[in-house]
Amino acid sequence: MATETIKVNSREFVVKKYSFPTEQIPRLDYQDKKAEKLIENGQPVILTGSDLVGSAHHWDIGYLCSNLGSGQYTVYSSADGKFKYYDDKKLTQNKQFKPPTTQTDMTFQEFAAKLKRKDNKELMYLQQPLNETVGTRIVMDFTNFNWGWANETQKKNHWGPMTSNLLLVGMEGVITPAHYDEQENLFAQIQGYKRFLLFDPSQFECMYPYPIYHPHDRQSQVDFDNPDLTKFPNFANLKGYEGVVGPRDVLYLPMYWWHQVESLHGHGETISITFWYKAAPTVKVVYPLTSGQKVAIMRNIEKMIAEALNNNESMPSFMQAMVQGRYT
Ligand SMILES: CC[C@@H](CC(=O)C(=O)O)C(=O)O
Ligand SMILES: [Zn+2]
Repeated sequence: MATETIKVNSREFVVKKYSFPTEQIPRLDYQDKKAEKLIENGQPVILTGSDLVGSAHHWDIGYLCSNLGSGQYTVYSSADGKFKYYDDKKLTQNKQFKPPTTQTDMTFQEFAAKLKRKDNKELMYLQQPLNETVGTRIVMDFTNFNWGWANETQKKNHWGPMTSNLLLVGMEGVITPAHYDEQENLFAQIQGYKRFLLFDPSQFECMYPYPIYHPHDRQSQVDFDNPDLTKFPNFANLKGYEGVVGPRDVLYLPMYWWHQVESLHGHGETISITFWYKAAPTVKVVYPLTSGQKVAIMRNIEKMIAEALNNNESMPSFMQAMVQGRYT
């Protein structure tokens, strides 16, 4: 895999080199009017100075070990370092599906002990919603997040309720392959550095997501390291954005925007917290539709057809019959 060295804020990072061009994600002070405008317009921006999780800036593996309590945490392991999400509620309809990662529940202390081992054959990624099992100091840190700003941003942009804060603790080199989420996201980086590759929802045609009934729904089928341009020809037209988030940075990651996330080498484990919010209600349809709205329409139609046919095997021929020679 080819690599390249990029420079971010006088720091150098060695990153994987891909076939598609990227532009830089804007990086602005959180109080800059331009930043507020970007969020209002559903455009990504890396925000500095918000201290959204300022009360957690001292979180490191040792502190979390001492203060996260003895609750069980979900830890994924992957031989190739890629952690493609899969919906285990869809496994029953897809008997032949082989999960690309293994999932183990363990205490944070067990996870920390594994991080220290030198004979790990697989990369590990802890991903766990913060819940009431955490210790009192974590609760205090959580309470002291900059909720004033978060709530003001939520309100100003008419987002729905916050649904979860996912704690992410990854080994250097872990990769979350390209996917999109159906929620607005304020992504707070606490330790380590993560490279985000972002793609506008209008790039849907280049990303070839799995069918909606597949466990990898919302994930791209394309292997960025070795794209099959026969099967996925439009991937050759992909254009993206990229940026590196470090400690104290917050990335506004708009709903329906594709993203791949790479924990960079040389700066230790990455610790992040997501702030996911339900979408703002569509009060009035305004034309032209946004590319995110078009993805939502496609998803709803695909869902309705899958439910009506009640037979996933017949979806490909049905969908092709609908468009082949008529819209192609
Ligand atoms: C869920 C893991 C991923 C983040 C992400 O996809 C999101 O916050 O939506 C990452 O940081 O590796
Ligand atoms: Zn995501």
